[in-house]
Amino acid sequence: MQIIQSNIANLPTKYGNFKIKAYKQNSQEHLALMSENFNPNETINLRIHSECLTGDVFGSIKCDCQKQLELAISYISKNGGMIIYHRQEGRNIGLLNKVNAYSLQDSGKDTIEANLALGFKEDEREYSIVEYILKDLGVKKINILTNNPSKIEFLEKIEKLEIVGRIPTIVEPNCYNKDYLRTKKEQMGHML
Ligand SMILES: Nc1nc2c(ncn2[C@@H]2O[C@H](COP(=O)(O)OP(=O)(O)OP(=O)(O)O)[C@@H](O)[C@H]2O)c(=O)[nH]1
Ligand SMILES: [Zn+2]
Repeated sequence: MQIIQSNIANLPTKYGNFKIKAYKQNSQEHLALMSENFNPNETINLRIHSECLTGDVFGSIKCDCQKQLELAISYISKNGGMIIYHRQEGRNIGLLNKVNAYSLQDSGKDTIEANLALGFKEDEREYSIVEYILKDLGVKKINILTNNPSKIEFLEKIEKLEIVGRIPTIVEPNCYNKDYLRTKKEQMGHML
């Protein structure tokens, strides 16, 4: 696996001061944001946030991504830890395909049916870069901020990494995302 790493830099944000490091794997560039007091010998509060440009940047309320990201950054700036911004947009089908999936959803398909209709699996993400980043930064114990059992399943497979606990990232549903959240809960096993 060919991975290029940046140096570590300071990143002051409206939530507090972070350290930032970038990792490039093939054409995908990922980020690790560490709280100021980040100490890999302690249990690290970890959010693996899957990129969602429409939610994270434009505030789309068709999904719960932006609220989850805000919740995670606030929690981690207060309690310490790190965010891995995992740039596998649209469950790794890419932005253009995600917009096509949204178009199919406008005609009645749910989030899974739309992916399948475009010739993808319901979830195309893979997490090898996450394992690489955790090892690079010396993380040994984590509290994971997620509702997604497949992220936990992946983390459980990493040697010498202990999952101490899970912190739910539950967001109040709205009329635009309630069906999406129901599909995630009932068909993708999310703990909502
Ligand atoms: N293909 C596709 N991707 C979507 C859709 N809605 C959101 N996404 C992407 O799904 C990813 C987020 O996945 P979610 O299922 O919301 O949550 P998760 O990351 O699996 O789990 P949590 O850790 O609990 O947030 C982001 O990459 C979004 O861009 C959709 O309808 N179709
Ligand atoms: Zn989203």
